[in-house]
Amino acid sequence: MTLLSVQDLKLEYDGRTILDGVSFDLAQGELKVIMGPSGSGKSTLLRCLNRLTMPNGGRVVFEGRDVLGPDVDERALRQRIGFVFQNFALYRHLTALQNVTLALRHLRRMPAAEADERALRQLARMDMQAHAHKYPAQLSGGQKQRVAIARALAMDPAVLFFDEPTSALDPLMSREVVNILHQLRDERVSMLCVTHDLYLARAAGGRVMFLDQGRIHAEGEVDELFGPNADPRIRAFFHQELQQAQAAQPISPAQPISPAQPMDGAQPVDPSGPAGSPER
Ligand SMILES: Nc1ncnc2c1ncn2[C@@H]1O[C@H](COP(=O)(O)OP(=O)(O)OP(=O)(O)O)[C@@H](O)[C@H]1O
Repeated sequence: MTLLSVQDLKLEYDGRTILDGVSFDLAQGELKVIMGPSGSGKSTLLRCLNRLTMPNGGRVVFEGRDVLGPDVDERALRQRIGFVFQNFALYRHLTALQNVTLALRHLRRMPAAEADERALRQLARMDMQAHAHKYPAQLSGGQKQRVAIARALAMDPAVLFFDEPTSALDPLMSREVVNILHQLRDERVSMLCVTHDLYLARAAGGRVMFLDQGRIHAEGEVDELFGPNADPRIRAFFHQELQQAQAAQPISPAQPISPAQPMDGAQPVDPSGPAGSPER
């Protein structure tokens, strides 16, 4: 069943085309990954889907309702769409538990005991129950991102949007987040994930839409898109990202950050790959 349908979305800023007729569907329980060069419009696309930015044209239908119409309850819409940001957006003077309960108490007007119970359940789902009473400064980057995901899930959204969830993390911390995405995918949580991270795209296992100059240039499985027959734009993106990932220090030779079918000049890949063996 289609959860989100995006049709011919267009956006211009100052006469410059940012989104140029983007169309795609997200089915219930599906994970789609959006990749593409810097400035290609990935984050803007996400923002248009929950009205943080209003596009100039096109249609967005979410749970059967027109998101861009005049009578939309934006607060209700944003409760149905959980957003996870690259920099976690946690309140540093609140504990992990309090960060998760805050929105439940204020937006949902949930009684404290019920909010605590629900928040602890989501922290446990993220394997963070032992850290519930720690402040963000006492947590690693990967743990902070898991708290942010628990907070989004606690609102019981219909879909989770991730905007570069691993880009503020080192490779080891990124892996924790990738494993969570993998877990959520197995639980059939609907997700849309913007990322530059090839490892995440492959390990999370969703279909990838490759955005270029505001258009969906190609769509497919990671290995198909970034395989030996990739077109020059995707090839250029792949090589640039691979170089950056390698410069950022790969984790171990047994778990490289690259898709399964290397292009010319790319590093060979462990065929057992992280997608088949998520760490928990
Ligand atoms: N509020 C704005 N006003 C003017 N231009 C904007 C605004 N927001 C984004 N843009 C432009 O829109 C284009 C797409 O930006 P966007 O952040 O969506 O790209 P991106 O693909 O997410 O890039 P990155 O991977 O670097 O995060 C960029 O050229 C950016 O400068």
